[in-house]
Amino acid sequence: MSLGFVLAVTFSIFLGILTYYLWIWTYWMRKGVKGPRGRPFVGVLDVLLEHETPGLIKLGEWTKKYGKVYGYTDGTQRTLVVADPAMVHEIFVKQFDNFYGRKLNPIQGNPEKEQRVHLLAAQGYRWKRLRTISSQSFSNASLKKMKRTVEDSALELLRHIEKQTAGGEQIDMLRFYQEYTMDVIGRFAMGQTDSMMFKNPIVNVVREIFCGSRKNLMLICQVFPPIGQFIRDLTFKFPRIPAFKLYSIMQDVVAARIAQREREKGAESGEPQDFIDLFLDARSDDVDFSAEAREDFSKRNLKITKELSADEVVGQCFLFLIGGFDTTALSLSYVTYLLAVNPKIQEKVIEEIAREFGTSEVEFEKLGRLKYMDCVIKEALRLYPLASISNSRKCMKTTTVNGVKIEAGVYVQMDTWSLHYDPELWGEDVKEFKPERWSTDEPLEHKGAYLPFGLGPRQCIGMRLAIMEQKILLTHLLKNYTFETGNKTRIPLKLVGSATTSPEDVFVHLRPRIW
Ligand code: HEM
Repeated sequence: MSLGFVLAVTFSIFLGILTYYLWIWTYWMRKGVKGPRGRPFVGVLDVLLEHETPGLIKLGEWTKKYGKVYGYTDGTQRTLVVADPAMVHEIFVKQFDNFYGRKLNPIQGNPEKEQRVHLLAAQGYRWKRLRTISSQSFSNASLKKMKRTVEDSALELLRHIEKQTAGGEQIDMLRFYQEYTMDVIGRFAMGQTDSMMFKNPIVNVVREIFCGSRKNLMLICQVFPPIGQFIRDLTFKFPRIPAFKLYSIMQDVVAARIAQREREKGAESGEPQDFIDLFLDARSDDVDFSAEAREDFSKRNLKITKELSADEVVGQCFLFLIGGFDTTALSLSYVTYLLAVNPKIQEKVIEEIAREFGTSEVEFEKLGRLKYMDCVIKEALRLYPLASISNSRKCMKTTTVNGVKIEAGVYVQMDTWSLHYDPELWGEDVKEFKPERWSTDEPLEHKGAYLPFGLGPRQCIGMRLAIMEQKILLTHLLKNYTFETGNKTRIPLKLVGSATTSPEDVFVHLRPRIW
């Protein structure tokens, strides 16, 4: 082989790669769609991954500049940003059949091929099977059973708070809430039998997943997807990255439970004790998912099996642990901050708790009566839609949405922060914390305007558990304490994060109350 030939081949490959990246980068320019361009190869990805200035808030600045629909490229992905509620509703609900995939980073694996895929990443019929099986975990009957464990963790947290605040110190409630949500989800998804609050080493592993900046890793994986896949395969073998470390811990936990169930085979099988049991009950060694991810939803009569592969059992437990830890702790932190800086609203919540529960037990059936607390949680999530990164879809079939043509393969990212802060949708007092705006029973005028838990068939599956956890803990906390700002409380909060949007800390005083 001559040197000339080798050079010609090398040059052709280089030219091919360059053309591909330029084709991606110029995609929206060629379509005549406005938007920030960034730089070739990366597009605006580096800006979006900035931990110190959350990318999802950055979208709002671009929405102001380019309008409610615009496009950008991030690595090899072409993304259309939407802040128009009618279009959001069309994509999430009416045209779900054309938008049933989600936007993923290549390090999360290829949802069409990956064996370890979980509900958040899955698409097509595979998603439908995983969703059908997982939904049982959050039925009314399951939540009612979970309530006792949730309350046990809430009371344990109160004991820790009592000790830590005895000297009148301000405490960072975000850290305390993370211990609480980890304790709850650890008991449902990790086989933990008792409270491990403030002594669970896994909290730090999970914290690292959310709190650390993963900018460089994500940048490399999204700009060069084959490298993302390579790192994924490698780290499953040598788990160094926190998410993979946790996955490997979860594998051991599930393997231990399988062994325990084998040992106890023959004994009367009781009801599932937690998510692991529930998923293992659906386990089957011959689940064939090879074509499932690519199936669209037009074949309505396709039968859905209710079986999971062993990898999928681990994947679901892992996802529930991740999903259940950070989001709920953040939501509690934002509520706490907003109540501390709005004492009159806090007083109303306390009055409602006194009226509904007094000194009596916090019963599951009565949680629904805490209507004002519901409004407070909803309004906090309007002002701080902490998980808006998940409000994305992949266009699976070229279609037109409200006059905008969207081609198969394009991703759609909803600009949740702009929707939640749009004065045309919420009124001129949009920046105010006003729980009363939720006190009407009327449905929202603009159906796609409010997305703290997403919308449509892929809406957050853990929403009811998240709300129950918050209501139980807030009830116990506000029966005993009042949240007050102190010299360490940051007003306004400093927000960070590239996955979820988090306050850096939420220091408050907890003043003991005499009931
Ligand atoms: C305040 C707490 C929470 C917030 C704000 C939140 C937010 C969200 C959002 C915005 C989505 C995307 C929905 C969509 O694409 O339409 C989502 C999906 C999801 N969430 Fe949550 N979440 C919370 C708590 C939880 C909990 C406690 C769990 C589980 C224990 C959980 C598990 C999931 C799962 C599995 C999905 C993917 C659903 C699917 O694709 O079918 N989340 N969540």
